[in-house]
Amino acid sequence: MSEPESTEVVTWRTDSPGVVVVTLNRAPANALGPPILDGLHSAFDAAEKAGDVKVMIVESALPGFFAAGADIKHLSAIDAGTFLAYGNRMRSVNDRLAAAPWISIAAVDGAALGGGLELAMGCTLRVCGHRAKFGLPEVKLGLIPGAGGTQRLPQLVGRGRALDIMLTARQVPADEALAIGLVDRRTDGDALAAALALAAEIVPSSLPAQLAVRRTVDAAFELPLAEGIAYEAAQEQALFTDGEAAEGITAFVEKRPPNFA
Ligand SMILES: CCCCCCCCCCCCC[C@H](O)CC(=O)SCCNC(=O)CCNC(=O)[C@H](O)C(C)(C)COP(=O)(O)OP(=O)(O)OC[C@H]1O[C@@H](n2cnc3c(N)ncnc32)[C@H](O)[C@@H]1OP(=O)(O)O
Repeated sequence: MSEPESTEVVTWRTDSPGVVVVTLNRAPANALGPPILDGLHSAFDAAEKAGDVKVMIVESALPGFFAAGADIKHLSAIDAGTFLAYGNRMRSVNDRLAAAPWISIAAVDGAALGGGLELAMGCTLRVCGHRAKFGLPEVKLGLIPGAGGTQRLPQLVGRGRALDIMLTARQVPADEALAIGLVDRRTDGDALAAALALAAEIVPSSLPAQLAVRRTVDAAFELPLAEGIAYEAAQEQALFTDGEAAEGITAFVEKRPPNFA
């Protein structure tokens, strides 16, 4: 992914070896209609084709907005079949991010509401600036967070806080988002810069091992404890026999940085 590439409202570029920045730019609020959904899938296709992406950062070019959710203006003009089709498209974006063969970071400097927060929660990690605000206000529209929000928010902040946020449709400011675990890093500066700094902490380690960590953490929410520990053990064994552990262990003994793929 060396040269900047783009669709109508989503661009992507390689910032540094292994680090890709995907930028949303659909005025006025990055409403998640078909142009952005299709653009995100195109960016994922390009990253998979490149085969060298270790961290993908998703950010916004629009001041004050990360993404304001599904395109409400379109919602009033579509039938149930179209609603389902585009809901599936939105869910597929978040599910693809959550299982992608790279670590993803949402860099949020503005409003991440509804589907916008669901997009950020599809990412592995979240970084925000002090102006960021988060929420799942769908009940104000007579809807529910339908792109993974009711499933992923409780995993991040717990059942009670998730219900508080969704039932009140309130906005969560940056400081509270950090305090409750909705975001992983908060900065007084630029969210993208903070996300790039986090990416620089991630890139030197083994991506296969990091993806295995993400899989086993996700399994902890799906499996009984004993089965989860067995799954973790199987992941560990596979990394030891077929992964990059030999290089990591040898590098430590030889007192040099590991040279992972
Ligand atoms: C065929 C196409 C189909 C596309 C639809 C697909 C539907 C699939 C649904 C199934 C899956 C569900 C997924 C998800 O859970 C559902 C949702 O996300 S519902 C939406 C939730 N989001 C919101 O409710 C936020 C709405 N926005 C706001 O509350 C405010 O705009 C704000 C973000 C708090 C900012 O407020 P202000 O600073 O005052 O700015 P404005 O309100 O004036 O907004 C500026 C400008 O942007 C437009 N805009 C804002 N949000 C949206 C939006 N979500 N969709 C469309 N347009 C939006 C706003 O209208 C203003 O535009 P202008 O009037 O200036 O033209």
